[in-house]
Amino acid sequence: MTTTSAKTAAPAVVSFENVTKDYGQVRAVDGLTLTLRPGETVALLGPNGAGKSSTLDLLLGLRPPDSGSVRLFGTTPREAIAAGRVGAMLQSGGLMEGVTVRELVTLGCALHPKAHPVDEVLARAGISGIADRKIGKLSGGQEQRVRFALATAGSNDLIVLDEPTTGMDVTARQAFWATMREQADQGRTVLFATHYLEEADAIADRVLVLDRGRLLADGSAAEIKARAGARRISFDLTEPYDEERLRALPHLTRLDVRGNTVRLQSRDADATVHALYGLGLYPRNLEVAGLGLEQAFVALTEAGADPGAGTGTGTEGTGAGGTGTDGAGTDAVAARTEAEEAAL
Ligand SMILES: Nc1ncnc2c1ncn2[C@@H]1O[C@H](COP(=O)(O)OP(=O)(O)OP(=O)(O)O)[C@@H](O)[C@H]1O
Repeated sequence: MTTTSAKTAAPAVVSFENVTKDYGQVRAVDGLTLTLRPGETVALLGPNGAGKSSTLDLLLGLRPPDSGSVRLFGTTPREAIAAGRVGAMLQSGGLMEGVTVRELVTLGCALHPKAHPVDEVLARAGISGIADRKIGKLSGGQEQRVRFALATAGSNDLIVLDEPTTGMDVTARQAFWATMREQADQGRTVLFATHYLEEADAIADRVLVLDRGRLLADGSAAEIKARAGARRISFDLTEPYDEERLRALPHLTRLDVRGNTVRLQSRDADATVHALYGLGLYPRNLEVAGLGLEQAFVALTEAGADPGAGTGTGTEGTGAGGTGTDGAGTDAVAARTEAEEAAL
């Protein structure tokens, strides 16, 4: 990976200028402005329907924007792809079922202006052992590996991946990301959409959070976590307590009580802990920690989804397009879903 200053000085690999895309009444991409630079590994996050796939479709020229401009390497997506500068691995689009893995990868290499040797491509994707198998007989994870092979059939300056590791086992995932790291280390830009936040945290040096077609946050994983503003507090209570009084603790954004164990999120952990002692309680095994990327993501997208609801996850500060809210947050505590509980 290149240094931040080198990236800033380098010409844009991807440039979106105020791009909008509508599907009938649905605005899938809403005034998106974005620049990606050489050597960046960028994760594109967002809840279902946030506009991630639409953004990648626009980037690859698969659909035209309704307004704004999309440029790759200073040219149109079509020209950049024809010049062999872009490799892509998308969710959609079936593979030819009647041919073997080797035949399909050979075709992919033949079509690439700067192709790698077929055996090298097969080996990198971990599919040499199934090279003679028909595509129609592959498992879902094996098909993903073939898509990966096709995306890396030649030397590309930009690699675009839409949920690339879905269906891959642990070994395949690790091998996949090791290869992507190598690609980024060689100065290539890697852009991937994912729902696996741990992958974004571990792999990406830049994280983009999309919500309803807009850029909600743009920064390193550490910046995104800090931007969500809250901290996690957990402790055990051995004496009887009143859950309603816990719910009324100041600066609370989430509360999860399971037996004696209490987990909460607070915008001011010091004040919350102080008030906890003020209730005459003696928390045991008290731990205070920053949010993980997953919790930060939930907090940010919740705030973006309902700016009036006041989840209390202030988002003022870094990044673009913040929709910070600063409400009391107790309604949001009561209204949280099971999935969000899991993120606590
Ligand atoms: N071809 C289409 N026709 C009509 N609406 C569409 C079309 N493609 C996407 N949409 C809508 O545009 C919005 C954005 O969809 P998109 O697939 O880009 O989201 P996403 O972030 O990739 O979602 P997911 O995480 O579920 O894959 C959604 O509301 C979706 O229903």
